[in-house]
Amino acid sequence: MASYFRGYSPSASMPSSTAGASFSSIHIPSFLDVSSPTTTWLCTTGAVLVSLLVLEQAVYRQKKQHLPGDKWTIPLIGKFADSMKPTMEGYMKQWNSGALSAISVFNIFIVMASSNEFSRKILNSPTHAEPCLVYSAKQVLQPDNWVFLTGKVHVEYRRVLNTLFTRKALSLYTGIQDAIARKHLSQWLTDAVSDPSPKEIMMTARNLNMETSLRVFCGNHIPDEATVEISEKYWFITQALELVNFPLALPGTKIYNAIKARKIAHAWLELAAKNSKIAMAQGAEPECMLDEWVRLLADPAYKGRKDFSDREMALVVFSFLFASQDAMSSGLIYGFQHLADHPDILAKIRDEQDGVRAGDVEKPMTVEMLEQMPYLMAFVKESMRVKPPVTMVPYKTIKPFPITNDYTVPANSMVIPSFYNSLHDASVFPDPDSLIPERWLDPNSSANANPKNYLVFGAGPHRCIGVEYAMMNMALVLANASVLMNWEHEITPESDKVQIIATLFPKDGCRLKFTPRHA
Ligand code: HEM
Repeated sequence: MASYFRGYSPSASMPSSTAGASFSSIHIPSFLDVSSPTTTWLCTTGAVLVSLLVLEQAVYRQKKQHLPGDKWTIPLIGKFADSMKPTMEGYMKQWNSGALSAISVFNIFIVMASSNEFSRKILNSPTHAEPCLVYSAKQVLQPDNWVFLTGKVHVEYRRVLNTLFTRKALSLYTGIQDAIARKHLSQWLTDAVSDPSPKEIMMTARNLNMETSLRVFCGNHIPDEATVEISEKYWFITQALELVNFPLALPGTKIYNAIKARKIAHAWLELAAKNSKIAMAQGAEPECMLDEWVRLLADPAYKGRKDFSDREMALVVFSFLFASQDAMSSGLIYGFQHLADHPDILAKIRDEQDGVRAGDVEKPMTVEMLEQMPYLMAFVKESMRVKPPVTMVPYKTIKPFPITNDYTVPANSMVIPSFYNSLHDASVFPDPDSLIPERWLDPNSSANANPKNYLVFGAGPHRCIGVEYAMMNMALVLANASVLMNWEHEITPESDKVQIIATLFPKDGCRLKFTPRHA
């Protein structure tokens, strides 16, 4: 063995060009020279990197323990690729892998809860977990937005905002909602005359929702150009709502574009708050949500805070836009699709409309009229059960959260209550994938006996503040559409597939052909 090496010793015969040269004179690239500072640096860096990668795996496995989920996480990025292009099939696989399961994205440890018990436990444990929304939300909503408040401060702030959704306030909004819905539906019909082929309603329904929201919230305190501009730019915000996004707001990134869009919207909303205060100070009657809020603040009987700056009001209104635009659009688009695919249900809705409106299809909708439409409301509820706009809400643990006897979610993890399995639980909703509004009309049905399963609007201290308004708006638009127009669904191979853009949408954008009902 020794002789073998000896044959390759530096003193062995060398090609003539190097023979006789000393070993030290042979050029060795610095990165191979163990004595060079570069090599030392490279070795150290390599060792540190390897240690970090090993540590990353060890930490992941230590946090995950026995939960279902990958045994190893992809270094640094984890399941980032999956979170960029989420699919229903992927989520279902995850939800069905266990009532609790683990993943990691960019070293954020995530526990997904898919059962009703665990999802509700997370939503109702404010001392252990609080909403964190998606990663980009803080940058888009701004860190001092009220939606990031927690605990007692959140409860108190929300108490003031609840007054914007009372029955009296909702009655003020229905007139605006009705007028805007009719304006848009009429435009849809006009557009269908010039081109009668089926069209995706993805963007047209979003525009309807956006103008409705802006006019309900801001009335005429912003010009028409503002509603158009906000509507157009808002798509950038929707696109930035991925579960985990590229963290830096560098030019060209989705978050950068979303922040730019928010700045435009925020400037208009601040102007609306200012104009509302001026109008109300001049003795105008409340015509929108901001007016109602300003009136309330000036009421001598009011016991809450009175110092809401224009900026703070704009932040609140923006939070409502942020929370409602995608969810309402998803709910409405599936509402149209479900009715087109179930003419029997649409016929029952029309019968109910005829009864309440006494044949007058031009009669503006009121809260009282909506209260006389139980079948329509049951349909809206059922449509969102079958295709819940929001399938999950990210929360984060603020301290170790002993969610079961044998598993504690570590502090600073994401915990994601998911709603889909609760809403499709066959023991509560027999034939769970079928659209059956009647299940909500029988007071003794298992659906009505288990309200805890209806998680479409979440649960606990952060349950959707706009639930009644949202239900009412969807019902109002569909009621008006049902009496004013017919629509046919062009069914494509993608119609029943779901795409996730923050909320759920039919993958083909829902292609409908509209014609007037009473031509
Ligand atoms: C179909 C429409 C809607 C759906 C499906 C929906 C669903 C949800 C869900 C699942 C949550 C999270 C609840 C939780 O963490 O437990 C939520 C929160 C919220 N929603 Fe909605 N929402 C809708 C419409 C609206 C509308 C129209 C508004 C306002 C006008 C609104 C305002 C909010 C706000 C402000 C929160 C946060 C509440 C808090 O943290 O206290 N949402 N919504």
